[in-house]
Amino acid sequence: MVLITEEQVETILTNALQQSQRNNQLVSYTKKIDPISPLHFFNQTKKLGKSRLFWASSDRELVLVAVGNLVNITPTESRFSKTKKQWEQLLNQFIIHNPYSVSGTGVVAIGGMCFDPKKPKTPLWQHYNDSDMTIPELLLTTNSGQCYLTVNLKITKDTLLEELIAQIKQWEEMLVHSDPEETLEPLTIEKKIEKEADYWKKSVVKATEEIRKGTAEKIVLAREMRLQFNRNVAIGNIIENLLETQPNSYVFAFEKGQDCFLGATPERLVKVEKDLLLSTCLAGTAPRGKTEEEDRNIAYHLLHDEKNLQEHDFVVQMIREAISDYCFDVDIPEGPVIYPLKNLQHLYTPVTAKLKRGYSIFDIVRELHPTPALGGSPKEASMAFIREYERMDRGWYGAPIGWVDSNEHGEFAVAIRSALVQQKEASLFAGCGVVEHSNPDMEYEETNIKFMPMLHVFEQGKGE
Ligand SMILES: C=C(O[C@H]1C=CC=C(C(=O)O)[C@@H]1O)C(=O)O
Repeated sequence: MVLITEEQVETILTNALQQSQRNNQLVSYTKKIDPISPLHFFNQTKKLGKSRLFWASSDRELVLVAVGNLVNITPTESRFSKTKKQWEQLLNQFIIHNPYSVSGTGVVAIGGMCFDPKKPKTPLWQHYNDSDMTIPELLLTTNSGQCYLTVNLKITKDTLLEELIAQIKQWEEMLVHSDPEETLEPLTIEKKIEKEADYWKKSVVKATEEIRKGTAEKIVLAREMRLQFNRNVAIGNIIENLLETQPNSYVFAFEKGQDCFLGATPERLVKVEKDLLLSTCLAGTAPRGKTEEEDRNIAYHLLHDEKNLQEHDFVVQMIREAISDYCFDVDIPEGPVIYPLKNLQHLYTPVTAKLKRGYSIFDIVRELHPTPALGGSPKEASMAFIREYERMDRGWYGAPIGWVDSNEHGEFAVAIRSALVQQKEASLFAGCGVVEHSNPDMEYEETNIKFMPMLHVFEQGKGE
């Protein structure tokens, strides 16, 4: 099922070549293709040797696989406003042939940013920019069971049309063609290193003291666990495991060279479809029960637990205030409900609103990040505490990750329940909200539960 013929592609490219005589020309075309598995596409494109990015929405209706970097938007300061501006400028430079008004098709920028650009970067995250949205060379979009392939190209006056067409043909053939499956071997975790666990507990105590003094009301503290494996992690296999084991979560994987930041986060930051805006308050955590009855009891206690309700309420109040200048018809239910995940359950309050004209998803991301689910309350005081006392480089953990398209659709999630894979090693990250009456041992246990989804997929995982 291809609604754009080879002749049409040739015409599009010929026109772009004419345009490129004065300036380099960006061109994008999208065609509908017979359904193909996004994971198959991800695995097949490995041999191109280009960075790959994977994104699946929490309901799995939308899956994006982006390959290669045509353009990267990487501002180093005022990253939200500059990304918005550069994205709009780039869209104006594209000749776009996309007959579908389907979310996530056509020219799409996908990527993320670091949690706190003011905190010095360590070698751990050296391959990840403070902010990096990629417009890929190839994009596979699966939306509501339909598949679309977008090809993005930069054409210069020296581009040879025949060569370009031959290369596109080669790509397409390679993608539908199935290579024999690579044989993968079981992955074994050889070493688990909990980084500075005692110090972390002390920092929780310090945070509660500061909260009692009135410096802040809530501070989210995170910690890192380093894993060593017997072989290189097979990224496609870990994505597959995440898709299978983590329903209700966004599954993502962002490669940079040999590194890959991946995970399964339940936390939506913001979704925009034209003027409809959705956000999520997610904070307050308990484990799942072993039986249905135990599970219901735990959920009941979570819904009535003052400490967790307080942690949650900081997020609700902040999001309400942060979007108020940019939105109207804001609707936030009175109290939270339970958001069940495989290993734990959260307090959850959905937010819906209408985005005022002239504002984009980047304006909302700028206002929301970090919510008190990842930073604390108030924002500046909690961030100052984290900068001073947290002994780890969060990198992209806890930060906005997502995509935007040229139809003013887009979605960003908060990159929690995640790991930075570096071939035979990985760093896992988990944090929790500290409030006045937090107990360091209990908070430590909570972070242990939050490591579980990632630990589990590595334990069941395969290596190369
Ligand atoms: C900071 C994390 O979770 C946040 C999101 C949901 C619930 C949270 C909590 O109950 O503390 C955290 O705010 C993490 O998973 O690393």
